Amino acid sequence: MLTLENLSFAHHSQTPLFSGLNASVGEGQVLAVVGRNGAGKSTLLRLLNGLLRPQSGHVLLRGKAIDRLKVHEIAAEVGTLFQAPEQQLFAARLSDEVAFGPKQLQLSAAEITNRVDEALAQTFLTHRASHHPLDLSAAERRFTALASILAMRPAVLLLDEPQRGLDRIWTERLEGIISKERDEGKSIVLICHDMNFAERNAQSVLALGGRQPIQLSTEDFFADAGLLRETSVERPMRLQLKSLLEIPDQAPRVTG
Ligand SMILES: Nc1ncnc2c1ncn2[C@@H]1O[C@H](COP(=O)(O)OP(=O)(O)OP(=O)(O)O)[C@@H](O)[C@H]1O
Repeated sequence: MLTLENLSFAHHSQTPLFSGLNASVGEGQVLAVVGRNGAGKSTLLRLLNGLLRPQSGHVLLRGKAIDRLKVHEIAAEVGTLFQAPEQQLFAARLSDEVAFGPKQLQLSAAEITNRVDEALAQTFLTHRASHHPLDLSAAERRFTALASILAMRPAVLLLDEPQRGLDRIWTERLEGIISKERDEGKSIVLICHDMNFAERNAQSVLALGGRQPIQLSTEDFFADAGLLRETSVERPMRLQLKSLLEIPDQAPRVTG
């Protein structure tokens, strides 16, 4: 679905943030992009949705270079939840906010209503439909931005730190949405500093900020202590505990 081929990028004339970056995320898969602050995760997200162009290499969507697509074609296929989603909100009513994208697709009024209702239900916001987005809690605002994206029914979801600052209930709701979208065949790219969240939700990891960008299965990535050190990433708590419990008992045996 989404393929990154030998991608290189530098902001202005700075040294390249990354080069020779190869990765892919297929239908029904979640890719977590991890790495220290400043490693280039959010920059990569902007390359994936066509806001930035690579110095060399390609981002391919269904095999087609994304920079050959028109803005409305990208918007229909790729939904982006940015780090500060409240900056994405502008309508006075939550339902209008969520309807904005589908209206640009020139769907029938019935289809727009259907999509808005479904997206609001999926994000637990039906009872908030007539509220002003800025009157909502931070979690509800983030889910409003998510609902706006889901209502477009894009094939690719790019989520920049979607779990940041959410409590347990909203985190579980978010994980439910990610898992449902994945099961429906969406390709999901998740930028994430929370390795527990990444390990629970992603099948593969793209690590930035090390000697070379590298994509591995989630299991292989978190098993590679050298790579975790190199990219300043912590092993998820579940795997730390698992290793501890598997340590053989080194206590001297008492004999006689
Ligand atoms: N528009 C820009 N112009 C110049 N440099 C930029 C621009 N945007 C980001 N940078 C720089 O590029 C580097 C990567 O930034 P980016 O935000 O992509 O990293 P990140 O991995 O997402 O960081 P964090 O985890 O802190 O969000 C940083 O050094 C940043 O200062």
